[in-house]
Amino acid sequence: MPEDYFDDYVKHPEAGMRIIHYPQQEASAVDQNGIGAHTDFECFTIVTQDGNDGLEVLNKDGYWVKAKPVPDAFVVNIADCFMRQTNDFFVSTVHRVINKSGRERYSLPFFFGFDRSKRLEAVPSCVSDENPMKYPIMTSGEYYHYRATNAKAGSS
Ligand SMILES: O=C(O)CCC(=O)C(=O)O
Ligand SMILES: [Fe+2]
Repeated sequence: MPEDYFDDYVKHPEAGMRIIHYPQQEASAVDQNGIGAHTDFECFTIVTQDGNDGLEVLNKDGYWVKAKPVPDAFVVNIADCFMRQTNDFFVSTVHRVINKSGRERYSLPFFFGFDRSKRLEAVPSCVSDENPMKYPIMTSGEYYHYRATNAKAGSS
């Protein structure tokens, strides 16, 4: 696959950042409002977190694993548009946030996605007879609309 394959997809990319404050929690982990299990919508998300853990990712065995803060490092999550584009070669990271740190927590997720006018269509090298195309072709904007109108609580 040519290394400039995705250049056209990111001429006018979607990019957004949130600053999230998780107050110190008195409530138990089950009663508190964090962020419920979800996958992010765009291509990938780069998360900066302070020193207080809370972010957890679901591993392939179905266990929640802490994404412990590492000084000067980012967490990178694969998100849904990239999963569709690679026909599940890369799978979105299911994640959630529960602030059990006993302190307030800040995080800054940066969401990076394709131009909304571009068609989400699996790259040819990710499709074969054994691994046929899994997702209907639609533009990133159509998919965004679909997700926004079918939003489940906690989806990003
Ligand atoms: O706070 C975090 O570490 C992650 C936030 C998150 O998953 C999101 O905003 O989609
Ligand atoms: Fe997220």
